[in-house]
Formats: sequence, structure tokens, C-alpha cells
Amino acid sequence: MKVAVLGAAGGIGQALSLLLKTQLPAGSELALYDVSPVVPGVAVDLSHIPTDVAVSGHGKDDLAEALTGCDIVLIPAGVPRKPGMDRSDLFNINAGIVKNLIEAVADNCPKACIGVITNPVNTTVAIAAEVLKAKGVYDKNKLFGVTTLDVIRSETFIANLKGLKTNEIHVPVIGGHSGTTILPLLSQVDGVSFTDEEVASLTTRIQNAGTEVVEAKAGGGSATLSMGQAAARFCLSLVAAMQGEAVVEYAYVQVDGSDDAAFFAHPVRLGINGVEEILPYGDLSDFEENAKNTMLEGLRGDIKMGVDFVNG
Ligand SMILES: NC(=O)c1ccc[n+]([C@@H]2O[C@H](COP(=O)([O-])OP(=O)(O)OC[C@H]3O[C@@H](n4cnc5c(N)ncnc54)[C@H](O)[C@@H]3O)[C@@H](O)[C@H]2O)c1
Ligand SMILES: O=C(O)C[C@H](O)C(=O)O
Repeated sequence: MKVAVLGAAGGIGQALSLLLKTQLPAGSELALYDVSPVVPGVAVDLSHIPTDVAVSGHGKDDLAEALTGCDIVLIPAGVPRKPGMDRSDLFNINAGIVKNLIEAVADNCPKACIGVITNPVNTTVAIAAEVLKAKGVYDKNKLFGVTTLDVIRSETFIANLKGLKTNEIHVPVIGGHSGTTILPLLSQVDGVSFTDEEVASLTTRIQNAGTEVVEAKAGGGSATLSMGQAAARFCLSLVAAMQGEAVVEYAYVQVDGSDDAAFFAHPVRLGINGVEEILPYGDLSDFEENAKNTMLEGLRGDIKMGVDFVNG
């Protein structure tokens, strides 16, 4: 199994690479790519950890070699938010970064599964899809927006609120990855009940959790460590599925024939070729149905921005 991390010298990239170095199956290869000259040093640093995962570092002119033979490509390359910014404010810089990186993925490992982390995810995933289509290699089952952070945050906040163990809580989170497009389905959390006030305040906290971190870091970036953990969980689930295990994760994927939006986070059964089956997200409470209907237009607009960026 070969996994590439593009943007590996950054805050997420380094945390994610550490977790993959220690948790990928023995015999795996981990290729670290970044435009920052620090990246060879990150690879050397990780290579001293005694696991049977081979690590290589690739500087800015070495993207093709990083990608050749990859099964999974994870992309946290790009700029993070500062206080006062929305994720959409990152579009001007990050759209072009994602476009260029995906072109290289299409040229060097067109059959790889791709996990897009770079914000605004609602839009960058659509950009990735259009670039892959233009290159004639798009497989909707292999392109994911990584929304696992919304799931692990929801699990943590609920466990803390209710005094439960975090591994006892499973929270569906559907929609997109920005503001009100993040929709936790609290009505579907097994074994836990919430008052209407708790539903309203928890939903808002989950939707604003990224901003909570951005403000606490006071100009020093956004979530990196929790995102590293979230992306590692997503990647390790994908690896397990590619090796034949039955795994379900929530991810932002292309959904055909839905009234929601062209891309929408759903529960997804993973398999050897990426998405094996997009599962229904089940019945919504009135609160959730109303929240979904209110945010759909914005999500569709975010997706259109990505399509227009590539196709003009
Ligand atoms: N999907 C999510 O849930 C989620 C969560 C947190 C952050 N993010 C996003 O992830 C991105 C990265 O965040 P971060 O905190 O790691 O930022 P960071 O600034 O710490 O790291 C970004 C890295 O990307 C590198 N980079 C820039 N252009 C590149 C290119 N063309 N090719 C390769 N590498 C390139 C930089 O050199 C840097 O090392 C941001 O857009 C952020 O908003 C997404
Ligand atoms: O909030 C951000 O800008 C980063 C990320 O999308 C998050 O949810 O933490």
C-alpha cells in the first residue's frame, strides 16, 4: 500500500504523517510531498521511528515520483484560516493549489483514491472532480472530501456533555464542511436523548468548532492535530477496506439522483475500489429537515463555484 500526503510539511501534514508512519500496515510506503524545503527533513525525522513503513520525502520538483504507484493520496496542501475569515475566503489561493495537484494525480496515479482536506472542501472536491473529468480519469467512487473531523468532534462534544465514553458514541454528520452545511444528526445518536435546547446548542457548536479552534489559535492557523487524527482515521479505514474489511465512514462524495446536492456527506461503505455503496442517511427530525433545506442552496453554490473555476 502506498500513501502520499501532499502538503506534508504543514500542521496537518506533519501530524497526519506521524500517525500514518506508526499505524499503516507493515510493508506500506508513505510518500511526503510539499513545496516547503522542510519536507525532506520531516521524512528523515519520521524515518527514525521503528515501524515497518518506508518514508520518502519529495520537494517541489519531485511530485511525479511521490505520486507514482500510489493507492491513496491525501491532500492537506494550502493555506488555513485566520480569525475573521470564512473557509470560502481561502478559495482564491487554495483552488489553484488543488487544481494543480489533482492534475498531477491524474497524470501519475489515476487509479488512486483521493482524500481532499484543503478548504473550502465544499468547493475543492468539485474542482478535483472537474479536473479528473477533463483528464478522462474521473472515478466518482475514488474521490472523497474528508469530513471525519466533524464526526470526531461531535462524538467528543456529546460524550463530554453526557458523561459517556467517547467510543460509545457514534454520530452521523451529513451535508458539507462549512458552517450550516455541517449537519449532525443528533436524532440518530443511539442511547442518548437531548432536549430541544441541547440539540440547538450542540448543533451550533459542531458547526462552529473549526472557528473555535481558529480563534483560540489567535492567527496561528486552524485545527491541525485533531485534523491529523481525523484524516488518519479516514485513511486507515480506507486501507482496511482496500484489504477486504467491511468499513463505513462518513465522507463528502458525489451522489447521483439525489435532491440534495451533487456532493453531499453520507455514510459510505468502503471497499477495495473506494466507495462500494453510498448508504442512505435515514429519517431526519423536523429540526434536521429544516436545517438541511435551509443550507442546500448555499452548498449547491459552493459546488458550482468549483465547477466554474475549472470549466470557466
Ligand atoms: N477538511 C477539514 O476538516 C480541514 C480541517 C482543518 C484544516 N483544513 C484545511 O487544510 C489546509 C491545510 O491546513 P494546515 O493547518 O495544515 O496549513 P499549513 O499552512 O500548516 O500547511 C499547509 C502546507 O501546504 C503546503 N503547500 C502550499 N502549497 C502547496 C502546494 N502547491 N503543493 C504542496 N504543498 C503545498 C505548505 O508549504 C504547507 O506546508 C487548509 O486549507 C485548512 O483550511 C481542512
Ligand atoms: O475551520 C477551519 O478553517 C479548518 C477546518 O475546516 C476545521 O473544521 O477545523
